[in-house]
Amino acid sequence: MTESEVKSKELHISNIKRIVVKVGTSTLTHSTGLLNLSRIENIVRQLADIHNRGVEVVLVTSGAIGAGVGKLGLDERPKTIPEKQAAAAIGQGVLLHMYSKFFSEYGKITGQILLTRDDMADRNRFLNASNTFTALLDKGVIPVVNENDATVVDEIKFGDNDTLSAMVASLVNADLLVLLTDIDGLYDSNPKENKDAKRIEYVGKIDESIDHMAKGAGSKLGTGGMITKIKACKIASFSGVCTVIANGSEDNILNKIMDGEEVGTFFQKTEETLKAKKHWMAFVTNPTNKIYIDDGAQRALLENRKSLLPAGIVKVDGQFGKGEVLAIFNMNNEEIAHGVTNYNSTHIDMIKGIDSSEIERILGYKDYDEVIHANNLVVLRK
Ligand SMILES: Nc1ncnc2c1ncn2[C@@H]1O[C@H](COP(=O)(O)OP(=O)(O)O)[C@@H](O)[C@H]1O
Ligand SMILES: N[C@@H](CCC(=O)OP(=O)(O)O)C(=O)O
Repeated sequence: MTESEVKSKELHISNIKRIVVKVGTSTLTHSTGLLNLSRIENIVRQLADIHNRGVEVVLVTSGAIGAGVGKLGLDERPKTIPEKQAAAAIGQGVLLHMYSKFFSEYGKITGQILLTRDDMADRNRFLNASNTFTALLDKGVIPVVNENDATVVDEIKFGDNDTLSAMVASLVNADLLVLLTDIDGLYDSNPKENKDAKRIEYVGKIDESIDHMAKGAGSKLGTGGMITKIKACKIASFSGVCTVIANGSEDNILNKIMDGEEVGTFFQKTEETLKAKKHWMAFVTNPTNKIYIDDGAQRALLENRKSLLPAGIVKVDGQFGKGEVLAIFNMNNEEIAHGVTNYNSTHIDMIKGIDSSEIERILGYKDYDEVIHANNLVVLRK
């Protein structure tokens, strides 16, 4: 690490007021798939201690399915979706009971929040969830978050708790996201496959070289491995949150991070962070409705940061109303931006390819020249 990297990390850590800590399945469970109770108790003690320092804490925890398997006395994790969901329904209760028991031993109150991607995709539900977190944190409560595994279906799934935790970190405007896993941080290649792999201490910018280092899960219990963690770091980084990936089984790891010790991998936030609303459009929503635009419009959006006019729209895919978030694709079928539409799908279909001066003649009204205004548009690739 260079001197300036050390300084910028120290400065950030010393000013932390709110952290989100995500504990992965690989940290919470034994290789049998059952819960590692002493590990959980140890992490809770450290979190309570950090809370005592005056730092607000949100815990994002995996382990519902593992806890359900244990309670039911099954030999292995179930394979079918309904059985996994049943295990999660049983296990989530067990998990929360355990957290609230361990936390209350240190005088802390917990509140459970179970989320699906849908809770974040709808702007009102997103703001509502944000208010709930704020109310809990204001009361000194430690929110304990997981995906709502018992009922979630693929379409509205986060799928892995790394992504979920990054979105929660963004939702609560955390200063730091900590991803606790079964390895000491990001290595330049997967240490489970390459014994000479070296740990990266500091990442200033998450570029392609970082993407290439990250590979999938190291155990059959974990979901996504380093790939989903790097994706989570990017989401966090764009919303102004730094991330540390560290080993959940290392002694006193959370206190070490809070003391600025050199552990794990530290990911700096981007200099130019997306404002909350643009961040929501970029990462929190998962738009299923699409519009396709031509090369000229692509240049206007990507290079000149202009609004999207009807003239550049080639095709509409999906049925949607005005005010919804759309995914914008180029003609090579690459997703390039997200944005909030001023017109519904039927009307865009009628005005696509024409000059904005013709909108009123065709639709009988004109609210805007732009189909998507630059202020309501977020570019996903350069
Ligand atoms: N470049 C890398 N550096 C570190 N770990 C990596 C890398 N690429 C892949 N991995 C794997 O990612 C695993 C951690 O992810 P995962 O098993 O999903 O844990 P969790 O349950 O904590 O989310 C590590 O055990 C390791 O095998
Ligand atoms: N929500 C699921 C866990 C999701 C998941 O496996 O995440 P992780 O292993 O932390 O990457 C559960 O509670 O079992």
